[in-house]
Amino acid sequence: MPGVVNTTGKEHASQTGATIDQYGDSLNIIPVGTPTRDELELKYYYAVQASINKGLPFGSSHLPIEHFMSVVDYQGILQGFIAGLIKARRILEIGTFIGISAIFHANALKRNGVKGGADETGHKPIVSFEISEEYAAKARANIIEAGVDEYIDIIVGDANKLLAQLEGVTFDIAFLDADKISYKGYYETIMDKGLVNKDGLIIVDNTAFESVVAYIDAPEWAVALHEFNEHIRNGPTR
Ligand SMILES: C[S@@+](CC[C@H](N)C(=O)[O-])C[C@H]1O[C@@H](n2cnc3c(N)ncnc32)[C@H](O)[C@@H]1O
Repeated sequence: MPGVVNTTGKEHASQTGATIDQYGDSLNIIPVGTPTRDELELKYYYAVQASINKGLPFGSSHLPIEHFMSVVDYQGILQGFIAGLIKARRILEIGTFIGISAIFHANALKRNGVKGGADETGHKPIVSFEISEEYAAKARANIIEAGVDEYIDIIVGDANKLLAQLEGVTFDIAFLDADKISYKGYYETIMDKGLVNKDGLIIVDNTAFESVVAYIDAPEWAVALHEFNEHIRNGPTR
């Protein structure tokens, strides 16, 4: 068996090659053999639909067009899984959109035993910045429908300013998923202010952006992404 990742200590294999299953409230990802793409997609889809995000009204790999910017299922599952591995208790998100990644994260925090509601820092376990009031309103509705509104603070405004104002709270994960041109600034502010705890993670979406970053005539935002990648590659570790 090539690899087993099993958060409950139980093992479960299937003839078909891959299984994602739910024991109690924890996620198991058990790759066995080489599954076909269709098998994997179906299993991921049903795993998400049936168990991981009980309140989520849709599977994001089958999203209607208005959900085009959301994480897809496997990314949400992976990020939730990572949040479980590092036992994350607080997550900062830059770019809420309609709340899908935040819902994945909230369910991961729940599985980690994190309680909902604001604590002494005045924040709920997930702080998520969104510049569009319209998207934020849709996110709030989705988050309520998913039953995780006690876990997510959505703050409307420009994340460049909001991040600079954020005080008195630190996070185990920062997920950067907003305007690509600001990634370097977000990263630097997070590091300068010590917003992510030692041994925490900064997860950055779209850093290759379907290879657009490598185009000779790349648009300004893709050039900024490339520069961000170089900055991380060359930058001193802190
Ligand atoms: C890719 S979407 C986020 C998707 C979301 N993380 C998910 O996976 O479900 C990017 C979001 O960032 C927001 N955004 C763009 N620039 C921003 C800024 N300067 N401050 C805050 N949010 C911003 C956009 O309005 C958009 O909703």
